This record gives sequence, structure tokens and C-alpha cells, in this order.
Amino acid sequence: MSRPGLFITFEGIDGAGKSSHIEGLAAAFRAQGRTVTVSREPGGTPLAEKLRQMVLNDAMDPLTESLLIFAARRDHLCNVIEPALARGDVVLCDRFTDATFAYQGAGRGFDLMTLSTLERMAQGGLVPGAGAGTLRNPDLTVWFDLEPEVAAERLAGARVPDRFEAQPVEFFRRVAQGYADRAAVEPARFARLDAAQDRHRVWQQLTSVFVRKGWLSIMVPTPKDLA
Ligand SMILES: Nc1ncnc2c1ncn2[C@@H]1O[C@H](COP(=O)(O)OP(=O)(O)OP(=O)(O)O)[C@@H](O)[C@H]1O
Ligand SMILES: Cc1cn([C@H]2C[C@H](O)[C@@H](COP(=O)(O)O)O2)c(=O)[nH]c1=O
Repeated sequence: MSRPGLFITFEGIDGAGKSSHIEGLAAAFRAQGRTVTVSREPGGTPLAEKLRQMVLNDAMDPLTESLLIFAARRDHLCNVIEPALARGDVVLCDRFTDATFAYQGAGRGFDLMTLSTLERMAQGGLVPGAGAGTLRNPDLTVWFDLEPEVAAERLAGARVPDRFEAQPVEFFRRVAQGYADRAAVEPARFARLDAAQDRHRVWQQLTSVFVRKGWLSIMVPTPKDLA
């Protein structure tokens, strides 16, 4: 009997530490016999990665940005996420729709009702056996919560900033609040981590979430590249 797929997303402002932990968690699931698909948004397919480059680098208005992000998401869902879940994979995705509400909604001030309409269009009609009104949403969202000032220090000089990373700290304060708003509406779907802790303690927080859920059977030692 194959196990049902698990759709897990990582969220948080730029520099919160998501990318530092996603492969370690994938290894922990694989060590327990699960097949894992790791992906990211915007991106995850050849088409979505092309759209990612436009979103991250080309000037555009918030509606254009939102439409491209949801177009990328639809392609990613149809060609990567849904097939992986149907196989019973654990899907670990670095960002998903919560980022859209946080960045385009809270950060840019774009209309949340329009984002909800786009969310229904992009994520509807995909869940096997469920009606068109059922949206594909994560089973769990791990929110790496970090003060924007700390994130900015971590990213200072790290790389040439893209359109989002170049935003002022005040933008990321709005984005962080956007995540908090999403978590407040769906507390059962969110697991908040204190991302200001050192890497080892963030890893312990992360794995304990999955052990408490019974999705990982044991606490997992800190990966060597994190220690
Ligand atoms: N707990 C931590 N303490 C201190 N520095 C950290 C911690 N976690 C990650 N970092 C460092 O912060 C920077 C950003 O980390 P990472 O790329 O994992 O963040 P991210 O959330 O994926 O960012 P982005 O969304 O911009 O890709 C990296 O230089 C990383 O080494
Ligand atoms: C999914 C999604 C992402 N973004 C922004 C957030 C980040 O600044 C970039 C992605 O870069 P990362 O280094 O891979 O985190 O895109 C967004 O504004 N809206 C979204 O829906």
C-alpha cells in the first residue's frame, strides 16, 4: 500500500534560512524510506524557471507580477507537484502561495481579493476525487520567522540583489506581517520556527515539528554542513 503524498512548503522573508535546511529535511525523509521531490517557486519547471527570471529581474507592475507568478505556479502544479503527490512522494517546496500574499499582497499592497481569485484559478480542480472548488494547498507550511533587520544583515553583500532583495527593510516588515496574517488565518497549517536561532537550533525546531506529527520517526542529528 503506497503512502499518500505530503505537500510541505517553506516560507519566510529573504534570508530567513529556508534554503539552508530544505535539503537536510529531504535527506531525513529519504533516510526513512520516502521518495522526496524538492522544488521551489517561482520555478520548478522549464517554463516556470523562465517566468522566474522575468519576475526577479524585469520591471513590471504588481498585476503583471502576480499573473506571472500564478502562471508559473499552475505549470509547476500540473507538471511537478501533482504527479509527485500522486506517486506518494514527499514534496518539499521552497515557497508557494503564502509568499504571493506576503510579497505581492502585504509587501506591494496588491488587492488580496484579486490574489484569492488567481489562487482559486491556479490551484483549483487538481486534487483527485475532489470538486473544482477544492484547492491544492500545502499539508504543512514551515514558516521561518525572522526580523527583517537580521535577515538584511545575513544577506548584506551575499550576492547581487534581485528586484525583491533590493527592497528596503520596511518592505520586508510588511512581508513578515503578511506571513503572520496568513498564519493567523490557518494556524493548523503553519509551523512557526524562530529563525533567529543558530542553524543547529533551527534544525532542531524543524525536525521536532515532523517528529511531533509522526512524519519523521526519530529526531535527526544536525546535518554536517549545518553544524
Ligand atoms: N540560523 C542562521 N543563523 C545565521 N545565519 C544563517 C542562518 N541560517 C541561514 N543563515 C545564512 O543566511 C543566509 C541566507 O540563508 P538562506 O539562503 O538559507 O535563506 P533563504 O530563506 O533561503 O533566503 P532566500 O529566500 O533569499 O533564498 C545564508 O548566508 C546562510 O548561510
Ligand atoms: C513564490 C513567490 C516568490 N516571491 C519572491 C520572494 C523572493 O524574493 C523571490 C524568490 O527568491 P528565492 O531566493 O528563491 O526565495 O521571489 C514573490 O514575490 N512572490 C511569490 O509568490
